[in-house]
Amino acid sequence: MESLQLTRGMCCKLSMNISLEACSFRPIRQLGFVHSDHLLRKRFRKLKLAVVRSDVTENGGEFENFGDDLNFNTNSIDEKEREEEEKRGVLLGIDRDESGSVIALHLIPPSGYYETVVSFLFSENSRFENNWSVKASVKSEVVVDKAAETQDEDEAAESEDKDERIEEEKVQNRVTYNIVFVTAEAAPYSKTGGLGDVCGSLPVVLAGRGHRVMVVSPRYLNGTPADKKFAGAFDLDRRIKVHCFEGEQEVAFFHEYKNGVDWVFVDHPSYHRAGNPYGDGHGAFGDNQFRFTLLCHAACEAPLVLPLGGYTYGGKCLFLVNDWHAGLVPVLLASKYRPYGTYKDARSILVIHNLGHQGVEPAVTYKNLGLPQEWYGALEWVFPTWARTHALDPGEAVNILKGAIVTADRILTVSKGYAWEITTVEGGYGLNELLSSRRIVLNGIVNGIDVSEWDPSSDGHIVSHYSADDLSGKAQCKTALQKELGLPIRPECPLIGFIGRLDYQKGIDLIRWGIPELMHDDVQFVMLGSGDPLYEDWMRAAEATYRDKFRGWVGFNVPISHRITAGCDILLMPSRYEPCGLNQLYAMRYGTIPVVHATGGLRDTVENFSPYAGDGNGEGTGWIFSPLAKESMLQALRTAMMTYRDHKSTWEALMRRGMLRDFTWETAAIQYEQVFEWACIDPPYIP
Ligand SMILES: Nc1ncnc2c1ncn2[C@@H]1O[C@H](COP(=O)(O)OP(=O)(O)O[C@H]2O[C@H](CO)[C@@H](O)[C@H](O)[C@H]2O)[C@@H](O)[C@H]1O
Repeated sequence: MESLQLTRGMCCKLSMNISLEACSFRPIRQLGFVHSDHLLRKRFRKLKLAVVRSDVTENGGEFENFGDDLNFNTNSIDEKEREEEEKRGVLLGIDRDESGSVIALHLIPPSGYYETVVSFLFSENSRFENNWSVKASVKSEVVVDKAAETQDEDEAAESEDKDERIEEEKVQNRVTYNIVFVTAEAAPYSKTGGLGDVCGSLPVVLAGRGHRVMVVSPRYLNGTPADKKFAGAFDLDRRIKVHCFEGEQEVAFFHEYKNGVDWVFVDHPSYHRAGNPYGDGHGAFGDNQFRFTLLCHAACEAPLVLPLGGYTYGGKCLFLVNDWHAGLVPVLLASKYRPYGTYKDARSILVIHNLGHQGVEPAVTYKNLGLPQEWYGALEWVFPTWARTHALDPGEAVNILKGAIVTADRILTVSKGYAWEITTVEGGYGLNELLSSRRIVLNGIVNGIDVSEWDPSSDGHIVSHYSADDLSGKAQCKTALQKELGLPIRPECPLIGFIGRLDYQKGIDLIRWGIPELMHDDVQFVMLGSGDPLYEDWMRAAEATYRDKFRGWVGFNVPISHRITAGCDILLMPSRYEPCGLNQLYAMRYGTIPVVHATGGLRDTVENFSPYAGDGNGEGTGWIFSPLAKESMLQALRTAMMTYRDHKSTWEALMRRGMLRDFTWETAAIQYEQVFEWACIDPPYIP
């Protein structure tokens, strides 16, 4: 990938083919060039930019100039001149793909001119046959005005220049992509768990790194105040017809541009009902296959039909397909679009947040999915004999996640440990062999967290702020939490917390078995969660039994989750399996010590405490127990409680080490970009 760098004293000329299918022009608001202001201040002496085109095929032909040369001096820039430049525009760099085609122009467009060029190219493209390309030549010339090289440039200015240059090179050397997240939830619009967190924050970070990012998810309206979250999204007035379930469904698109991201909400009456995205008090919705089939079809159309910020994303994009709900996207790309020449340059990456849910339905439902009949094999799934309901049950089903595994270009999970676990019989949920067969394109990247939302030094949900430098506020958070929960206010008593979905995955049964024994100790315990009614009832009953020690908060409540994270001393996560886990990351950032089962992302992110390591000062950020048994969980908790009571300085060191860990999304985003690059280097898995 080449990129054009404008540096002082450099003079270069470029001439290239721009294949419009492969061309991703970005309006400046979507470039994420936060440094545009200082880039404009750079002392480019003269910049010349011209764009010409010709209606010829790739075999060659004359160039026909349609654009005016833009010449301007940027010497001795003052505010007025800078404003002038903004009007005229600056070409910052060019990205090409491996074949040399331009895939992105990094430019600060001249106001008006930019629209003229781009809308011209796009309107021409729509008039031409698919195999036409518009040829363009971009000349860029930087001429040093020697006279302006004054002697009195001091060292400070030079070093400032150097910093700017490094920063500019960093921006320009980065390859940017058109990224389309497809997800059943994205915070703050919708969230039932970690999927919502990830799809609410990773897109923003990627957009900040210069990518053009769209997130496609349903517009859930459930008749509660939560509906207001969608108030900023407006109807794009683009309707499409989706052919599925033996009929035709009309879906609409709503859009909000926020934090550099195009949030696109697919609208259909089936998303408007009481409950959460997947179900209500009676269990999972019976038509989830239908609802998420609509989402996938709509997500495939969105980059082609939605003029976001004036321009569609086009056919060259990267789909980030999250969990089974989005799993039909790679199947649709392979079966419905590529055979007709669309999305030939697109790639899809399946991100597995939870293999425990695969979107499995009876085989007869295949005809509902809007896929060609001959693609049945991609989704075909046969239950093992032991899992069938009766002797005559052939166990035939369709499995949407399986379809995604066999058609996506690459596969990601949310930690390295989990990437390995899903290739084993124990962790593979029946898909381990398939996943093993794709091991070469399977990677794990640990999730980051939104460090601005989860920051104990500024969190709006907690009573007192604190940081690794000054931990005093944490004690006040604990007191406030005990008060809020109606527990005895006892700073010396260890307070243990649990936050999460009340699900088999989370090891709630272990807590349930362990509580009667644990309640003999001098301890307080608070649980926040909703899900399985069996566990909800048990939490209520435990609260009634252990009035002075136990609180079970049934429900989904984000402010309370922040207050528990800040106010507790210990956070317990006895998950049976945990692809990444976010609560242990939040806990460490808030100086709350995690006690976790040794699995998946928990093992990858929590470092087991070792009191004598690190020159005798101790190392580690929490306790990791194994095997998954009540006894080992209780033993780890008791060691943690003893350390809390009897070794204050050791405890503080544990807190600080956790608080100073880097869990930002930036680290994860860089690794995601590496995977994007690999995805684009390889040809499509299903051409
Ligand atoms: N009752 C409640 N009230 C308020 N907030 C609540 C809550 N119950 C849960 N939450 C919040 O939901 C999120 C849960 O995230 P997790 O990563 O722990 O689990 P989840 O299993 O949903 O996610 C799956 O996807 C994520 C993202 O990849 C993986 O980390 C994880 O391992 C995988 O199982 C946290 O932000 C938590 O605070």
